[in-house]
Amino acid sequence: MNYLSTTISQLKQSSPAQTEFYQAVEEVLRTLEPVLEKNNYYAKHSIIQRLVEPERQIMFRVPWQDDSGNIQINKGYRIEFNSALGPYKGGLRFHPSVNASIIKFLGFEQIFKNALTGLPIGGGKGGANFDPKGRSDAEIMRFCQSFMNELYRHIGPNTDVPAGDIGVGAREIGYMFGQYKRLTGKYEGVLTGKGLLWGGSYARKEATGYGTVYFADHMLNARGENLQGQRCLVSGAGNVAIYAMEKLYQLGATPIACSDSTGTLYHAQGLDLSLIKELKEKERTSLLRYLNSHPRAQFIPISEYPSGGHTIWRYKADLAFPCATQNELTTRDAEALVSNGCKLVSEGANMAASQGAVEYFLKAGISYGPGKAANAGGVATSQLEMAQNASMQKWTFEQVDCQLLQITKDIYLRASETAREFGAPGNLVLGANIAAFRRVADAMIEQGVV
Ligand SMILES: NC(=O)C1=CN([C@@H]2O[C@H](COP(=O)(O)OP(=O)(O)OC[C@H]3O[C@@H](n4cnc5c(N)ncnc54)[C@H](O)[C@@H]3O)[C@@H](O)[C@H]2O)C=CC1
Ligand SMILES: O=C(O)CCC(=O)C(=O)O
Repeated sequence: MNYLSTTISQLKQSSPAQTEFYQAVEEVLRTLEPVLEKNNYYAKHSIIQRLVEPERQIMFRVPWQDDSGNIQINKGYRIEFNSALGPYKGGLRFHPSVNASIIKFLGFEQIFKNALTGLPIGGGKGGANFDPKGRSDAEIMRFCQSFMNELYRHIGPNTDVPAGDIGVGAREIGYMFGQYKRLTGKYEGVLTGKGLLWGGSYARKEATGYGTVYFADHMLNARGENLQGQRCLVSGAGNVAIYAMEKLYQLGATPIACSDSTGTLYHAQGLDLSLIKELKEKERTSLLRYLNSHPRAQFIPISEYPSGGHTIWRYKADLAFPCATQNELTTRDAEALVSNGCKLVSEGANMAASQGAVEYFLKAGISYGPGKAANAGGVATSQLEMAQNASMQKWTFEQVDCQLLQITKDIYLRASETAREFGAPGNLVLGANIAAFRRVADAMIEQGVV
C-alpha cells in the first residue's frame, strides 16, 4: 500500500485542501493493489501518477446581472480529466458547495464510470458555485449564457461533451445550448440531456434513476430475489431520485421515503410520485408541501436529523437508494440500515456513502453497488444521445431503454466477474475499480506518454 500513501501525500502537496478528491482517489487505489502487484508494467508506465493528474483544468469567472441590476460573480470549472477512451464526458453541477475538490472528485470518478460502460467516452466534470435556488428563469438564463461565454471554446462533439448534474437539468442545458449555437454558429451534439424537440434522446431524463434500479435488480437476481414487494428508501427528490422511484413502482417495489435539502419525507403506504413530480419538476418547492395533500405523511426537517447522520436511513426498509449527493450516508447511517434489515444499497449519487459506510456494508455482506457502477446508466444513455446526434437519427424510447437495460447488465457482470477473478466475490467496489482501471490504463499505455 506504499503507492497509496505516497500518492495521497503528493496530492496533498500539489493540490491542497481537496478532501473529496483525496477520498475518491483513496477509494480507488485501495482496491487496485492486486492488479498493480500482478502487472508491474502499470508502475513502469507511471499510470497512477498520470491518472490522478487531470489533463486540463479550466477555471473561470462567471459574471452576470441579477433581476435587481446587481452584478454577481461566480466561479466556473471544467476539469478535463482523461481522454484515453474518448472525448471528455461528464455533467455540470450548479450548487453553492461547488469547488475544485468537488469537481475533481466527480471528474476522477467519471473516468472509471465511463470506462465501465464499455463505450468510447473519457472522463470530465464541471460546474459553478452558483445557487439556482430562488432565482428567476431570466436570472438562470443569464447565468447559463455567461457560463457558456467561456466554456464554448473548450468543448465540442468530439472533444468534450458536458451534460447535467445537481442543479442542471433540461432548462439549463437548453439555455447553454442556445448560447453555444449563437457563439459558434454550429448546431451539433455538444451537450447531452437536450430537449426532446431539439436533439435530445428519449429516456435520457429517466436513465440515471432507471439504471440505478436496473442495477439493483441485477444484484438482487444474483441473490435469487427481485424487486417485487421490496420497501425502499430513496434520498433526494431530483432527477435521479424521481426516476428511480418511478422504476421501483414499475417493477413492483414501494418507495416509502425521499428527501431534499430541507428535510426527509416518509409515507408508510408509499409515496405519491405524481405529487412529488409536480412539487419538484414544476413548482420547484420544498417537500414539506406534500403534507398539504397527505397530512398523515411525516416530514422531518434537517434541524432534527440525528447527529452524524440522516433521518432517511433510520427507517426500516429492504433496499436503500442514495440519490442526493456525496457522503450523504455515514457509518452510523450504514449501521442503522443494516440493523433494520436492509439488504441492498444501490448508489444513484456519486460517492454517496462515506468510506466508513462502504467498509461497513462490505463487512456486513449486504449487496452494495458503488455509484460508478450503479449510476452509469445516465452517462451511457448520454453516449447513446451522442450516437443519435452524430448519425442524425432519433431512436424510440423503447430502443434506448432496452440498450440501457443491457448496458447496466453488462456493467454488473463486468464488475462481479472481475471481483471473482481477484478472489473477492460480491465486492463490486473492487470489481468495478479494477475492471475500469484496466481498460483506461491499457489504452493510456497504447497511446504513449501524452
Ligand atoms: N443527473 C444525472 O444524470 C446523474 C446524476 N448523478 C448524481 O446523482 C445525484 C443527484 O443528481 P440529480 O438528481 O441530477 O440532481 P438534482 O439537482 O436534480 O437533484 C438533487 C437532489 O439532491 C438534493 N441535494 C443536493 N445537494 C444536497 C445536499 N448538500 N444536502 C441534501 N440534499 C441535497 C436536492 O435537494 C435534490 O433533491 C448527484 O450526486 C449527481 O452527481 C449521477 C449520475 C448521473
Ligand atoms: O450524462 C453525462 O454525460 C454525465 C452524467 C454525470 O455527470 C454522471 O454520470 O455523474
